[in-house]
Amino acid sequence: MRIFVKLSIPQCLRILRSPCRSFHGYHRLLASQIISYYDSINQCENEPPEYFNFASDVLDKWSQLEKDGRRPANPAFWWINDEGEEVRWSFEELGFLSSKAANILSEACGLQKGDKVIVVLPRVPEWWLLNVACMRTGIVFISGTSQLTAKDILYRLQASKAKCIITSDTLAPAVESVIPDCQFLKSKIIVSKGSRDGWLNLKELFAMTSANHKCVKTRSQDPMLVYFTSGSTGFPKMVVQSHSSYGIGFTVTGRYWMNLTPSDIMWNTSDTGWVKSAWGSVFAPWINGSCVFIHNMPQFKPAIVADTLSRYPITTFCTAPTAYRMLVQHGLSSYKFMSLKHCVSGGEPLNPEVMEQWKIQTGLNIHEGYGQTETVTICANVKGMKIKPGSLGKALPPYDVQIVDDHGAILPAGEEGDIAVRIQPKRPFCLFSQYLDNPEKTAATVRGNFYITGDRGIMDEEGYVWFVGRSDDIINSSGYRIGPFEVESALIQHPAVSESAVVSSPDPIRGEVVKAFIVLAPAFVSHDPEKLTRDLQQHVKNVTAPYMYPRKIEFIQALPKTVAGKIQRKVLRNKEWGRA
Ligand SMILES: Nc1ncnc2c1ncn2[C@@H]1O[C@H](COP(=O)(O)OP(=O)(O)OP(=O)(O)O)[C@@H](O)[C@H]1O
Repeated sequence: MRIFVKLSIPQCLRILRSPCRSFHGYHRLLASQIISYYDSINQCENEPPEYFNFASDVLDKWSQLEKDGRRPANPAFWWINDEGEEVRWSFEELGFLSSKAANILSEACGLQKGDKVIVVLPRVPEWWLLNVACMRTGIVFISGTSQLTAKDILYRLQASKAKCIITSDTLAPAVESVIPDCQFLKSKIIVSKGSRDGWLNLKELFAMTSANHKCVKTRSQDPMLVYFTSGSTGFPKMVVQSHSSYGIGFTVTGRYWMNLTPSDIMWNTSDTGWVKSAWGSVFAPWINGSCVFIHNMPQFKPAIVADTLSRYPITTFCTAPTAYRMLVQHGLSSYKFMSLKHCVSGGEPLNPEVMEQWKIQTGLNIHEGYGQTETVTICANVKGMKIKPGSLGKALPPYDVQIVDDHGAILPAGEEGDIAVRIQPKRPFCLFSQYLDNPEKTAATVRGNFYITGDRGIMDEEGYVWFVGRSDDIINSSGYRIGPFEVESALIQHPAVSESAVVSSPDPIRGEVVKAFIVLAPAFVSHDPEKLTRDLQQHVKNVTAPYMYPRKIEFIQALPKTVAGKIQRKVLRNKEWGRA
C-alpha cells in the first residue's frame, strides 16, 4: 500500500530547493507535492522562490521520482515522424542528453549565462534538448519557425543580438546570406546528418561531449526566453519571459485547463517557433510530470493527425482552431481515439460551430483558453466548469482579469471594453518582464492599475469573458461596433464557407462597412458568385444580428496568415483602405 505523507508548504519548499542528495534522502516526497507546491505559487498562497531553474527544480526532480518508482512508467518525451522513426526518453535520459547539450553550448560555442541563442528547427528532438540546455546554462533561448525567410532571420539576429544560431540544412543557406550583417553572431550549429563548412555539427559534438554538467543558479526573475510575437498586428516584438514566469506560471494551465497528471500524454501540434509550443510542449506538461508527445509532420494533414490520435495513447490534445476546423471538415466518424479524454484550443477564436461538430464526431468538448506571448493562460474553460461555447472561460489564477474603459476603470458586466490584467498593487510573477529594448512599447501596455492586452471583450454576470476582437480589428459601421469574430462564426455555419476573415472597408455613406473575405469549400467553388453572395448575406442576417451582415463579400483562394498560421486581418484591411 502506498503511504501518503502530507507535508506543509514550507516543508515542500525546503525539499524542492535542497540539493539532490538530501532530496534523495527524503523518502516520502511524492509527485503530487511537486505539483501542489508550484500550484500554491500560482494561487498566490506562496511567493515564487528567489532562485528557480526549471531544469534542476522541476525536470531533475521528476527524474528522481522516476528513479524512485514514484512516477508512472510513461516516458517524459515521445517523438515520432512520418518515416516511422521514434524517440522515447525518460526524465533521466532527458537530463543526461540536455546536460551534454549544455556543455556543447558552453564549451564549443563559448556561450555564457545571459547570452542569447536563436534556435530555428522543425519539431526535432534536438529542439527540446537545446531548450533544456539553455535553462541549465542560463542562456536565453529564442525560438523561430522554420518558415522564416532570410529577411526574418536577419531581423531576429540583429534585434536580439544573439551570439549563436542553431538550424537545419533547410535554413542554413538563408542564414549564410545574412551573416555579413550580423556583427553579434559568434557561432553556428547545424542539426544535420552531414557536415557543412563554417558550421559546428550538433551530432558530432554530442559524440565527443561529456554529460557531466552542473546546472547554473538562476534567479526567478532572470530572463529565460525571448519570444517574437506572431506579428499579427505589426512588426514582431521581443517578449522577455523569466525563469519563474513561464517555468512556474504554467502549473495551473497544465493542471486545470489541460487537465494533466503524471499519467497523461499530451500532444500539442504547435510549430516550435510559436509560443504555444513552450506552453503545451514544454512547461505545462512537464511541470505536471506528464509526457510530451510530438509528431513531426511537415504539414498539418487531418488524415495523419486523426491516424496518430487513433494509434497512440494520447490523452490530451491541443491544436489551433483552424486545425480543429480542418479535422471536422475531414470527418472523424471512421476513427476511434481510444485514449483521448481532453481537448484544448487557443491562440485564435474558436467558432462554436466547430466545437459542436467536434463534440458530435468525437464525443469530447474542446476547452478553449486565451492568452498571449506576454502572459500565461489568462482565461480558460477549465475541466469541470460549465463550458459556454464561444467564450474564453474565466480568469485563471494568479490573474485578476477585468474589462476596463479608456481610463482604466473597471466596466460592469455586459459592457464591452479592453481585456486587462491587474498589475497594481502587485504585478503577477507570470507576466512578461518587458519588450526587449523597447521601453515605450512596454510602458504603453499599462493603463492605470492594469496591463492592457490589446483585445476587446465583455465579461458576463458569471465572470466568463467573451472575445470581441483585437482592438485594431473592431469595425465601426454607422455607430455600430462589430467584432469580426461574431460575423466569422456566423459565416462558418454555412456549408459554402471553408474559412473567412472579416474586416472594415470604406463606404461613402456609412464611413466603414463589414467586408468578408471568404475561402469557399471545394464543392462551392464553381457556384455563381453573385448568388452565393446574396445567400451568405441572408444567412448571416438569419443567424446573428442583421446589422452585422457583410455588405461586401470577396471570394479568395487563401487568407493571409502569419507564420504561426494566424489570420492577418490587418493585411486585408490595409488593402481595403489603400494603405501600404
Ligand atoms: N482563445 C482565443 N480567442 C481569440 N483570440 C485569441 C485566443 N487566444 C489568443 N488569441 C489572440 O492571440 C493573441 C496573442 O497572440 P500572440 O501572443 O501570438 O501575438 P499576436 O498578437 O498574434 O502578435 P502581435 O502582438 O505581434 O500582433 C491574443 O492577444 C488574442 O488576440
